[in-house]
Amino acid sequence: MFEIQSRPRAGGCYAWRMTTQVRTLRAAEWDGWYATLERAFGGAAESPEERGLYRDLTEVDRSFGVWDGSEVVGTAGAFTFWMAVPGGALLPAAGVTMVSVQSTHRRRGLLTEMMRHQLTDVRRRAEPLAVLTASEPVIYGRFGYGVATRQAQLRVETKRVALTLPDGTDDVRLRIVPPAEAVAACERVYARLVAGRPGMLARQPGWERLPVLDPPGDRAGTGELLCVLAEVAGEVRGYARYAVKAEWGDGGPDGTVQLRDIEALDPVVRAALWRYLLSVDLTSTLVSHNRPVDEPLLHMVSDVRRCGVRLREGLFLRPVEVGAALAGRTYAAPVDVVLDVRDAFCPWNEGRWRLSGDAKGASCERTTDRPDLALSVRELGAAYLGDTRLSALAAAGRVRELRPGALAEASEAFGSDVAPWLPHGF
Ligand SMILES: CC(=O)SCCNC(=O)CCNC(=O)[C@H](O)C(C)(C)COP(=O)(O)OP(=O)(O)OC[C@H]1O[C@@H](n2cnc3c(N)ncnc32)[C@H](O)[C@@H]1OP(=O)(O)O
Repeated sequence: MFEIQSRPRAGGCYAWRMTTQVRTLRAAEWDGWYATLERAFGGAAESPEERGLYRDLTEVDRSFGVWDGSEVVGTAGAFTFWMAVPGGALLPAAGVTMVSVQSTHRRRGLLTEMMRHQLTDVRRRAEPLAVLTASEPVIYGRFGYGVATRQAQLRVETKRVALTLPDGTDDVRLRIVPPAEAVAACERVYARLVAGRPGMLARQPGWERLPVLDPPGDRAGTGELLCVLAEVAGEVRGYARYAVKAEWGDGGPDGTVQLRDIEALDPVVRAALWRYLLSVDLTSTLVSHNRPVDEPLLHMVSDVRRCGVRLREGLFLRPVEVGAALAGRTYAAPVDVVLDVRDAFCPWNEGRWRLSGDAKGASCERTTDRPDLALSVRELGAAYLGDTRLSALAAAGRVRELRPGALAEASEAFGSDVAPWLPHGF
């Protein structure tokens, strides 16, 4: 527990001095604490089902708040995750979440204090990474978070694309099953995919409820969630979960398939699922808010312009312990560079690190050798999973090459053949 004495900085709206206290949440305080969070997001109460899920998933000992007297005016928490990194290892990662500051207390430094408190705790827990998805991208760069994954949003005009299908697509059997009954089968497929895609999270107990959450009050005119299982020789090898919004235009049926998720263990199963989703009767559009940027569908369609692809940032990542984070992944090409890292917010990371590694493993140790590249921890976070290239950051002036050749070497080594991706929010 600690106290913050604060008054508004230039441009602040409120004149009083305040003494606030940051401390760990007590389980009995959850309702009031969560209501503060909901208010900061506009006050629309979540459905009882969603609220109940997040109540169950809250790790109380990792959740904390800022109290001004008896009033909660700030919230933040973290989930204990294991995240796939390049090479297939799963590293401990703090999933930062539920961040808010009440509007009466905004822009007085409370978020900054909560972030400091949290990153100190993450370090104490020996988690090398902190990750989050942001309500606004502008918030977290100052705390050392970089954009580590992107996600593709699709709006496919399903009547205007044809698919090229691999041999064997017709051998896949599709079955519609109530989503709740199919959870175990879907989770077995999901678990087999995690290590192969950086950014995916090994499912922790309780999180399997999230992809099948379907509160009737949140459907907004859409039908119930459906699950289609894809089987080959009796084995479930893929699935898709979606709902249909039936709509009628002047020209007839004009419904939309709202895709929640699709996962497959091989191309044939994937093709069968996509063919199914793109040909649901009485629909002409398929919408997905979150697909990887290397989504195979984009290589199966006859006309990619009809897929309405838009990109946005996905996961933000911050190396909390630079040495452990960089040593915890493998590298696409041999690399031996000295990184001069700036990290004003977590000064224990500041300084020079020698990173040596290849596709088999890596080490990252303190050094006094001459630096080859200079960058801040935010750029390291952006490049860490292999999506953002160090060379692109250098072109933007955010990475400086101090030894000729070091940038190309490190940029190639940090890359990932599979696009890093976070399939769901948290
Ligand atoms: C992982 C998640 O949970 S994401 C969810 C984040 N929460 C929300 O979006 C809910 C609505 N917003 C809020 O609750 C608050 O505005 C917060 C949490 C975003 C910011 O809290 P504050 O206590 O006002 O932030 P704080 O005073 O510490 O600001 C630190 C710096 O960040 C800047 N900043 C903070 N939020 C924003 C923002 N939304 N846009 C632009 N700049 C911002 C401040 O101006 C300040 O800059 P300075 O150091 O140059 O003066």
